[in-house]
Amino acid sequence: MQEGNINFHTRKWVRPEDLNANGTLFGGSLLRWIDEEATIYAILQMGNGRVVTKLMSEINFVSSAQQGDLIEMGLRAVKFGTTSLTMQAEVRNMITRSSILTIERIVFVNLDEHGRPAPHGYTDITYDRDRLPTHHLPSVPPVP
Ligand SMILES: CCCCCCCCCCCCCCCC(=O)SCCNC(=O)CCNC(=O)[C@H](O)C(C)(C)COP(=O)(O)OP(=O)(O)OC[C@H]1O[C@@H](n2cnc3c(N)ncnc32)[C@H](O)[C@@H]1OP(=O)(O)O
Repeated sequence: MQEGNINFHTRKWVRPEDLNANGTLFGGSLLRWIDEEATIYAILQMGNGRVVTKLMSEINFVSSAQQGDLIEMGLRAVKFGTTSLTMQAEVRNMITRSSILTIERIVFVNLDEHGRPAPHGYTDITYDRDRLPTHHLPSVPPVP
């Protein structure tokens, strides 16, 4: 994974219900947390609540976490396309900073009110909340 200013925001405490049969952090829990975190990041960057996950590239489970560990999730936008945003993700141990998981590419697509890809109009990262949508969206009918 490319070195750089990845921002670690959300922290989690590994609870008993997050463990697998080996007593280590269940990968499914980790992916659910990352997907949610990445969705919020995509909304903040593309300024639209209507975004979908298009692709997750290879997921590297680098090391495991144990019950009681504190972990943190980091994301960084690496490419602004016309309708898409590509980001990298890393989860690491908050105390030791050792890597737990990396994902090279997560691609989100910005959608219009009909659920079709739409230009988001942005070319660079915002570190503020200036693109945050301010109202709830009506539900979108599925694209035929
Ligand atoms: C009070 C405040 C309220 C605020 C408000 C909050 C609202 C809070 C809402 C929460 C929101 C929850 C959201 C949860 C996130 C899910 O859970 S999403 C669920 C899982 N994902 C899906 O169901 C998506 C299913 N797929 C699709 O619908 C279609 O494939 C898509 C995404 C519409 C794209 O269709 P498509 O025909 O591939 O479109 P196409 O125009 O060819 O490509 C679009 C872009 O994707 C890129 N792309 C396409 N395929 C690939 C690929 N294989 N690899 C890389 N890039 C690709 C293209 O290059 C293009 O990018 P640009 O060059 O324009 O930048």
